[in-house]
Amino acid sequence: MVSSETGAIKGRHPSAPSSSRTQKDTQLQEQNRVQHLPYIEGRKMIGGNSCSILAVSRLIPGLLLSVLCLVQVLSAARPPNFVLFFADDLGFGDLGCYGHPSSLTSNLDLLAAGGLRFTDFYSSCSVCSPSRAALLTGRYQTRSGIYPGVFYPGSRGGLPLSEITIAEVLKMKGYATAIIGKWHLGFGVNGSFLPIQQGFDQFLGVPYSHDQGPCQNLTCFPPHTKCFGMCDQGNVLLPVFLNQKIIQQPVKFPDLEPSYQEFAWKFISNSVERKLPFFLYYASHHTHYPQFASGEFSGKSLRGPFGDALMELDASVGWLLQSLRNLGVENDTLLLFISDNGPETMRMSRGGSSGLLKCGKGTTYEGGMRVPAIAYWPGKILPGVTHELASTLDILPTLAALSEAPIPNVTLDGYDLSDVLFRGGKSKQNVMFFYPPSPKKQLGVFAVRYGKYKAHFFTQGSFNSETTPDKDCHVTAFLAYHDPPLLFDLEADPSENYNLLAGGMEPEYLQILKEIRAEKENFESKMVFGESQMGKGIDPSLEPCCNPGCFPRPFCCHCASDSLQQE
Ligand SMILES: O=[N+]([O-])c1ccc(OS(=O)(=O)O)cc1
Ligand SMILES: [Ca+2]
Repeated sequence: MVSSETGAIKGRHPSAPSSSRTQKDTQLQEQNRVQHLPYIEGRKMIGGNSCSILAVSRLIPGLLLSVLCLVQVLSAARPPNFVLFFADDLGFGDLGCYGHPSSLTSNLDLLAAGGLRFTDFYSSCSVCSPSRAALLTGRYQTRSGIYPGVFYPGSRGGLPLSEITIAEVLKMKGYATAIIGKWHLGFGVNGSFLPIQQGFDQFLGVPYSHDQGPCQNLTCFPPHTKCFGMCDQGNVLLPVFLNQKIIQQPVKFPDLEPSYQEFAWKFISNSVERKLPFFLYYASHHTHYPQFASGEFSGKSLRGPFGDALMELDASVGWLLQSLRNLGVENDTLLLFISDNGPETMRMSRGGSSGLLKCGKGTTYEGGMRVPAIAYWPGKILPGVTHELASTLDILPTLAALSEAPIPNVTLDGYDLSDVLFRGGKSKQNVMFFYPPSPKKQLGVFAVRYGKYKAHFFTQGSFNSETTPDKDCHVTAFLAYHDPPLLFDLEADPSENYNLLAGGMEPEYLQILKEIRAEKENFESKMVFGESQMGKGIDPSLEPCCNPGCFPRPFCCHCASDSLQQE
């Protein structure tokens, strides 16, 4: 039961197992046993230790055995740490290192200069919940049923507990796991869909999007600048959770990021102290509407409130990097920075920019789906820029490979990016499928990226992409079927301006189209849509309230204590 928290809350111990994981843990362990791989139960290594096998064999003299064991211990690389920073509604064109002329993002620009910057990295959806589901499971959101649209505070559904997340995969290798910020994968009855049920030892953040509560009376920028706009009037005041309990309702936006940093520091330093590899999923609220920032960044940017929020996001990345450095684990940590979907251009100067890409959030044009992405790991990743095709679907397979964790025994849609990250190699994927936020099995995918080409079989505008000069982006651009599809060469025409088939079908393009259709048919014939979680509907009584049973809801859900203190 979610209840009011009046006193200090002790965070869960980072290595404490979650009882709800038992079934999935068993599945992964069983799978691992079959593959005769070593697996970790708690912190104890079982099997796979050649040193003990050699010792048992009694064939090798003592001194030689010691040397062999020492060599093995020294060469057995500790699993790397992972920090996955996920920005919200940050467009392809919003960072300095992606060409924005006035954004102040020096930390991210430095990260890109010292790491690998992707030019062709995609999110699996142009809105939040499906995008996050795919990131955490390595599977298209249609499989897990995260459609249509996004979760609401009173949604009955959530990311099914049967889905295996990155956090659960890494728990199998003894990782400490934590999520900070925006979850947006369901709350459910008594918080049954919270991150703690999906492999995360700790959670500090908001269970949904921070505009999904009445925000106009809240302060977004200190000392007293009210939040801009109306947000969602009928919902409870926005809660902040520590693990499964509300510690603040309504949220105090300007305090949020400093408290997230305090939490991150405790989590990382505790993991380092305990010699546990760690996975920190930092799901930032920035730069989603309504923008907010702490005093340090208020009024400091050249882009107004959006720029201030972006500056705070950028500073958080810099702060994380410095923390890893200070704790001596920078060289043992892969830091990933990705955005969840394209910019909400309807917010005009308070929304992001997709740069030269077409449209933004809510659409399957490039501006909705292609996102900034940077991978940083000094000594491991050679600095540079890659044009290889990659996506959020690849993160789970990549982290599983790097940690040598067992891959879940389910259909995965992504690939291990190690060759791209560490060896300047090719991506294992040549194709990316684009579902709209409200996919339908009978319509199939809206667009297909195939090498440098992209074919649109359906197009549709979105209210999120309003106010752009291009009318194709607007909500009035109704669903349109294209036969033949619109075909673009994204290398020559990233803005999707010039349909290659406009003047007829040249043989070269006929062949490309044939290959694209074959890929699409093959993919769609195998795609199994999971039961729609959004289809389970909304029950306002499920909205998280720190004052259960209070009246009149939703506004009585106001905590007696409003401290973000974590212990
Ligand atoms: O419908 N909403 O309430 C809604 C939709 C999208 C949204 O943005 S997203 O980044 O969370 O997809 C926030 C709220
Ligand atoms: Ca988003």
